[in-house]
Amino acid sequence: MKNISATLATVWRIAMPYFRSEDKWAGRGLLAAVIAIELALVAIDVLVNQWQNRFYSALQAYDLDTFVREIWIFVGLASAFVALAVYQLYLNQWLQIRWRQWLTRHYLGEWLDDATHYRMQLKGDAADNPDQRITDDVKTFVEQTLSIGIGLLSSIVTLFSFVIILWGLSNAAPLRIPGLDFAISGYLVWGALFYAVLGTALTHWIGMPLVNLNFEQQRYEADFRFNLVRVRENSEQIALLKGESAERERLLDRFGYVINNWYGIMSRTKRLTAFTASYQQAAVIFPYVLVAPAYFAKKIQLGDMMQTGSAFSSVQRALSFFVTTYRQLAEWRAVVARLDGFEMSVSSAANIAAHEPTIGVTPSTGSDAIALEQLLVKLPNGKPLVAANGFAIQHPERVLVTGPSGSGKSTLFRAIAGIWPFGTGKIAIPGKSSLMMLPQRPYFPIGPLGDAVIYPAERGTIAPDKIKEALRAVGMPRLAEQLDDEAHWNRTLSLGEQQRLGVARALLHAPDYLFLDEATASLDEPSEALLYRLMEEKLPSTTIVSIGHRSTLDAFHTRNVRLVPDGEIHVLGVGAPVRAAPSEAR
Ligand SMILES: Nc1ncnc2c1ncn2[C@@H]1O[C@H](COP(=O)(O)OP(=O)(O)OP(=O)(O)O)[C@@H](O)[C@H]1O
Repeated sequence: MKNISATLATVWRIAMPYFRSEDKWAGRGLLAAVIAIELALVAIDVLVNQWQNRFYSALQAYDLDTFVREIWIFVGLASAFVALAVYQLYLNQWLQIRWRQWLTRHYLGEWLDDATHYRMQLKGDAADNPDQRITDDVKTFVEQTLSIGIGLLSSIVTLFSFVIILWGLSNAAPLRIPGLDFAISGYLVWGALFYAVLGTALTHWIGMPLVNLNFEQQRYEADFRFNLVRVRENSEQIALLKGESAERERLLDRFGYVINNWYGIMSRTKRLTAFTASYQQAAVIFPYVLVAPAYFAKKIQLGDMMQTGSAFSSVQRALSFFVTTYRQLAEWRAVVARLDGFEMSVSSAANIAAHEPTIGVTPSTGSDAIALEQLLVKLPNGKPLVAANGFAIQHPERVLVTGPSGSGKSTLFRAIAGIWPFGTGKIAIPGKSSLMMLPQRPYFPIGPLGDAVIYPAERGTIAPDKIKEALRAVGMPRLAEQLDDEAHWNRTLSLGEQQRLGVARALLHAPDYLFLDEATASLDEPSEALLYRLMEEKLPSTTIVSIGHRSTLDAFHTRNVRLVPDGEIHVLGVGAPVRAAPSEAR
């Protein structure tokens, strides 16, 4: 019970924001229409039930006129039913897509906002495969919530409408048990109630493990898909290393989990279906068995009997809502749990500073230097990695950061970029200044080359002529003529070419601070020198901070800073100038 109320509270928390959002009037209007039609459908059911009594009574009485009239009444009722059912489905689907659209935008916003997606990955917490949660889980949540919610409402209204009918019918011929001198009034209602409660309890008992099995199934399917995507993304490496058979083993291993869990679902579903199918079949004859004594004692007509059968089955169907939707409920609960986990993981990554001390990256005024104060960068597991205190990067100097592999140079850059929360201390960044990080492997979105180069700027914000000029300047004149060509650039260009495009991106954005993390390491030394000279010439007022292992890079920097070991960590030393700063040189 506690579990059910917790699930319902979670559903409320996930579902409500849409109905309070900017799209609330459309959402509420569509929901109201869908509910109104559902109520109208129940009303038609009640009318059809009463019609059955008249129709079968007319049959029993060989009354042709009534028979023909009732046929026409049925045609009217059936036509109204069809029209309402069609529009209910249509409006329901319309509501689904609007709701899903809003929820997807909302989750995308939260996930992508302020590097939350990266922090979630760093924290490695419970929300596996966010892609699946934003696609399949959101879709299933919207579909199932509407279907279950409307189904439940329909069951409640049906129950009340038909209980009244059933009560009246059973009181017309109360059940008399031989030997007892009192009649059980409303016995059909009690019969239906007993039947449904017993069915619900047994269904829950048999089907309970399905909730967890469904949760796991979705996780294993998503894991398998994610691993396939990784193979596709790294197919060149795999082909070069001839890793296909290792991949096949690994993928089949993952798929093994999907299969094993599926067998669990199959066996559970088999038992559940055996029970629910028997239950539903028995429900067909159960009411006739109950009213048979009254009928054969000629206390009721065939019409009453048929109406009773149909009313009983409506009541029993309404009461057995949980029995018939159990599988759907199990899937729905799994999806609710997954979306809940996703929301919690997003908010814990977004509010990481609220739970633990983090590195404070703050805008500074009155200084145009980046200053590191009492900084201690840590690993996600809390182990200290790099320390820096009283260290400043002046504007516009050129700093080369060196140090042993794994000493934490890239992580220090991540901390300065504000995406690495683990650690303590302060990083002051001059307010309103722009920072750009160029990694060794720049990211290019799939699409037109022009858009990929200027990323993350949007199309149209930088003139094509400027992009072409930058591409020529970095030694890629051929690509300058292909700005509109679409490709997966990270796959089709060599790493050296990608690094040239990275530098073109930096030239086009002209940030105040440019951090190059081995961003030219795949080029030969003359090409690297050419790109550094180009940056010196085109970005005279940009502070450049590079990580690099080549001594030839010294020539393009004014200061060399080393990460030196100090016990278990590395400390950022205040390096000596290697040559004059650009402003002094001019
Ligand atoms: N997300 C992460 N989770 C756990 N450990 C990490 C993570 N990112 C980096 N590390 C660890 O932090 C250490 C420093 O990594 P970093 O990439 O900053 O080193 P680096 O000095 O740039 O190395 P290199 O010169 O080889 O590029 C490494 O031991 C690495 O394994």
